[in-house]
This record gives sequence, C-alpha cells and structure tokens, in this order.
Amino acid sequence: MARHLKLLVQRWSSRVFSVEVDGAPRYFGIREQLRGEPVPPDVFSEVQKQDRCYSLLVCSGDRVTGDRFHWELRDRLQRQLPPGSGLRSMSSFIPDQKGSLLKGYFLQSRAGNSSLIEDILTDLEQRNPVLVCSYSQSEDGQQWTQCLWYQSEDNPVRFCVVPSETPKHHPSVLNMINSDVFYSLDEACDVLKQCGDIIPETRSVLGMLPSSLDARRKPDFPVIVIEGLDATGKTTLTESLRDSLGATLLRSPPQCLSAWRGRFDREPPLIRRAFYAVGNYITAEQINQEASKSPVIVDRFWHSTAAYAIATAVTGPVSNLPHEGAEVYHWPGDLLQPSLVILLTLDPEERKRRLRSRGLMKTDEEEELDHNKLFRTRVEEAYRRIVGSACIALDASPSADLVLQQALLLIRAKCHL
Ligand SMILES: Nc1ncnc2c1ncn2[C@@H]1O[C@H](COP(=O)(O)OP(=O)(O)OP(=O)(O)O)[C@@H](O)[C@H]1O
Ligand SMILES: Nc1ccn([C@@H]2O[C@H](COP(=O)(O)O)[C@@H](O)[C@H]2O)c(=O)n1
Repeated sequence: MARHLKLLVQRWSSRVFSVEVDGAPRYFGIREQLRGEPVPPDVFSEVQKQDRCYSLLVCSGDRVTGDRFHWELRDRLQRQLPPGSGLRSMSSFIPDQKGSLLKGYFLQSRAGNSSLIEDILTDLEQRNPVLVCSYSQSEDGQQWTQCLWYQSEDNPVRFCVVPSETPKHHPSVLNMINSDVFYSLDEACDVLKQCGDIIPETRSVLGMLPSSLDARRKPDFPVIVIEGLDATGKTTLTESLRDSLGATLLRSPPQCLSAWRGRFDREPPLIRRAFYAVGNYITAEQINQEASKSPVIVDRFWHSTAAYAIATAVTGPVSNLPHEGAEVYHWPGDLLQPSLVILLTLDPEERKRRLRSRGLMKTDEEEELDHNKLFRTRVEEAYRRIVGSACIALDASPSADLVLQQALLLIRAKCHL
C-alpha cells in the first residue's frame, strides 16, 4: 500500500493541471512540499475565502467510454450543481508526453453548498471512471492544497498547489492524433467499431465502405476540392464549376451518409471526427470511380475534417495551434490526394451577411464560428497549415460570376484543363 501510494504521488506530482478561464488555459502544478514563498496560481485568484474548489478528471481505460462520459458529464453537472456554482473545462497532462491528457472539469462551490456538491461528487466517483480532488485554502489565504477525494478522510495525501510555466504545447495537442484527427481509415474504423453497441447506426456507416481502397491510383481526370468556412460560397461555386467543366460534383460527407450525420454530430469529438474521417474515404472511392470519366469537383474533403477538429480541440489564440509543420497537418498516407484544393476566403462581416440572407439552421460549430472570432481564425489558420495537398486561397468576396472566373483560371493553370 505504501509503495502504491509512493508511486501514485510520484506520477501525480509530475502532472500539470490546466483550467480554462475566459477561453484560455491557465496552468498550475502540484508539489509534495513547498519550496520558497507560496504564490497562489491565477486559477484561484477570484475564489472567495469561503468557496470550495474541486476537480474531476476522467480516467477510463476505454477511450470511447471515457470520451462519452466526459461529454455527458458537463450536462449532468450543469443540471445537478446548485445555482452560483462555477464549472470550467479542465485537463491534466505530463508535459511533452503524448497520450497523457486526462480531460475533466473544475468546480467552484459557493459557501453553504459544499455538502450538496460533496454528495454529488461521492456518488460520481463511486459509479464512474473519474478521479476527484478537492482544494482548500490556508488560513492566511496564501496557499492552496490539493487532496485526492477518495483519501480525504483518513491519511490524506496533500499536495501544495504551485504556479506552472505555460507548456510548449497546448495540452490538447498531446492527444490529437487518432483522437481528433485520424491518420488512417483503420484507426477511424476502430473507433466506430467500438461504438457498435451504443450507436447501432455505426454498422450502417461502416457498411458503406468499399471492400478495398487504393490511395495510389492516379485519377485520369483532375480532382478539384473547394474548401472554406460555411457561407463562403462553396455550394454556389461547386455547382457552377460542375456546369462549366462538365464535371461530376461530389461532397464529403457523401450523400449516402446524410441520414446518420445528425446522429454523429451529437456525439463527442472522438466519435464525431471518426465519422467524418470515414466519410472522406467513402467519397474518395466515389472520386476514383467518377474521375475515370470526367473532372470531379468536391465540396469539402480532408481539410474540413482536420481543420475544424484541430481548431476545436485547442482553445485560445492561434498561437495555441500545433506549430506549422507539425505531424497533425500532414495528409493521411492512405487517402486520395486531389489535384487542387481551393480555399474560399471571405471577410467575416460579408460572411455573416450571406449567412443571414440564407437564413438556414446552423450546427453548433457554425454558431461558434459566428460568435467566437478566435475559433474562426484558428480554423482558417489550420486550413492554411495543412500540407501534402496544400490549399490555394481565393478571395470569395466578388460576385459569384467573378469568383467562378477566378476559380476557372486557377484550375486551368494548375490542372491543365
Ligand atoms: N460570390 C457571391 N456573392 C454574393 N453572394 C454569394 C456569393 N456566393 C454565394 N453567395 C450567397 O451566399 C450564401 C451562401 O452561399 P453557399 O450556400 O454557396 O455557401 P457554402 O459555403 O456552400 O455554405 P455551407 O458550407 O454552409 O453550405 C447563399 O445565399 C449564396 O447565394
Ligand atoms: N469533410 C468534412 C465535412 C464537414 N465536416 C464537419 O461538418 C461541419 C461543416 O459542414 P457543413 O456541411 O455545415 O458546411 C464542420 O463543423 C466540420 O466539422 C467535416 O469534419 N469533414
């Protein structure tokens, strides 16, 4: 037991904890003993003397179960917590160690609510793969300590909370590959297969995959992908290109998955991104078939899947994105590469005007694009950083006809059409 505790203490104190405050991560570490003067980390700076704080970190060995639990936990906590409680996203990780990220929440309870919150936490920890910690403040208000919840009654191990340097990588970057961005069809299929019992629709989705895929097959005719944020004019341009070039128009996710798309949009990122990744491979097979007969125009493809996933996984400014050239921006080796990818760019105000005049329903991510300027700039920057089939930006603000003419010039120059 003593050895087990020692190991736990060693492992736990090598971790950094990150709490989202105003859309950006704030970091703190823990130490067995304090060296030097205590400096309360800014995460706790707004906590009142009588308030209590808690963290919940999901630590399931099965990532599908863990991600679904983490996803549902926010709603559950929002329903159960007494009014006035604070709830923030939180994570814990070992700097630079891939796969070390644990996701969770940080709670702040107002004086008088502690016993209700503690009942909720005890029940949660007993029934679920979650590790709860409580935080208490010293009498002089200068020092916070962290205590593992399940040990808090007898022989508790108390850690001193200390400020931590901002790590080189945003914590989400550590778990991004094959969790937010899938690098092979097999990896994406593995996730969907694990969901078979909880989401029966996955069997139908997997049933749409062709029996074999050949990413190295060179299409006879050019394959041109049109990318961009919503309402930048992709539908308008792809339809005009189809007519002007006598091309076949495809999209990703493909038509055959539309019945299940809404279902997967309600799932946590791991499952949702696996669905869109698989969609790209189904579209790739359709491209292979059609590009032997005519040019093919594709409305969204891999860039959309990767850029939205990366930009959602990290928070804060563009500088929090994985650095330019990082592995996460590479084109997957087993996915067909288009001949040309055009990225439609548009001034945010004009994009909003077009959205309003179209007046259609928006997904959560589209809502987010409207309200969160940082998210929008992260998506656009992630689009630009993707290599392997890099995109060429095209200003989509002129009239639809002028944008078409510009796109045709690009296609003729790059694809010799
Ligand atoms: N060049 C243009 N100038 C002015 N309006 C445009 C132009 N291109 C498209 N629009 C209009 O802007 C709106 C959005 O265009 P469109 O549906 O083609 O965008 P989209 O990128 O396909 O959107 P989404 O990704 O959400 O499907 C539509 O009402 C369309 O008629
Ligand atoms: N290949 C794709 C296509 C789309 N997505 C995701 O869908 C959302 C945008 O699609 P619209 O049809 O509304 O334009 C966006 O949130 C992407 O996450 C994708 O991942 N891969």
